[in-house]
Amino acid sequence: MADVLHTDNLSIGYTSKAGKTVIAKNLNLTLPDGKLIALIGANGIGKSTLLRTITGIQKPLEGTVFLNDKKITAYEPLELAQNLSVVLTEKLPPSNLTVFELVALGRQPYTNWIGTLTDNDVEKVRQAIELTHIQHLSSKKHYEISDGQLQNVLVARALAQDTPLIILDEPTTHLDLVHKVALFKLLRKLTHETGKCILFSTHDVDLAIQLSDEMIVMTPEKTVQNDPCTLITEGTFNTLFEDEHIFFDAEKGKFIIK
Ligand SMILES: Nc1ncnc2c1ncn2[C@@H]1O[C@H](COP(=O)(O)OP(=O)(O)OP(=O)(O)O)[C@@H](O)[C@H]1O
Repeated sequence: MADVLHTDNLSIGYTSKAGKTVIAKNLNLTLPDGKLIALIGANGIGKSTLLRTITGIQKPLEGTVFLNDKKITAYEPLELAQNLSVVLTEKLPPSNLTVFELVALGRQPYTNWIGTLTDNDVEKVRQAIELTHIQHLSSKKHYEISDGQLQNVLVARALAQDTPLIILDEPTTHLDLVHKVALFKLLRKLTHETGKCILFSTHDVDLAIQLSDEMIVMTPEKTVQNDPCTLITEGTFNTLFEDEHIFFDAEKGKFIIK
């Protein structure tokens, strides 16, 4: 199995007049085809910073990100959009778009300059809408739907973009438990059936342990990547939160309140 993305000694963080702030360093991560990978860590640990850096939106402090063995900085915007779809947590710019039109924006890397959709494009948009169960919202304006519904719409847009790698920053934040599980299962099904790799950040650690193939765990000391069972055996989740009120029960595979 090939890796759609890997990092080589990546350091992430911020540069200001006061100097460099390193958020995490020496990251050698691999995102294999066909896997659902959860990125977890406490608030402020650096998950969004990592996602912005590996998608080429933010410059690394050091090291390199390779997408299909080519430096991500060497991609032209159109070629990048055909290989990588990204849903970050930023608000949408004001517009009058319907849900269908918003999902159809995912086809932009493939359409001509006036954005005419071919039958194939319309079919991809329709499939993405059906997979995410948002058919009933299709003709609503995007500002007429709830935050949770919008999250599914943005996932649909990423699916319509039909790229080998999809990166989602906290796609389940506004979803209730039923919709969280449904989205996790959909993402897992997609990775296994289509060979795409999906990396997503989440605070739903228990669900991620149950439903992801691999996890990237960020702690103040280090960032590790492995399958959930190995991470449990290695005691990685005990180091996730420095808090006397909760502990990780390795047998149950979840956090318990003391
Ligand atoms: N533009 C910025 N300039 C400087 N520091 C920043 C900037 N954006 C974020 N940070 C800092 O980088 C660190 C990591 O932030 P980041 O948003 O990546 O964390 P996170 O793990 O995604 O957090 P959360 O789970 O709360 O969303 C934080 O200490 C934050 O204050």
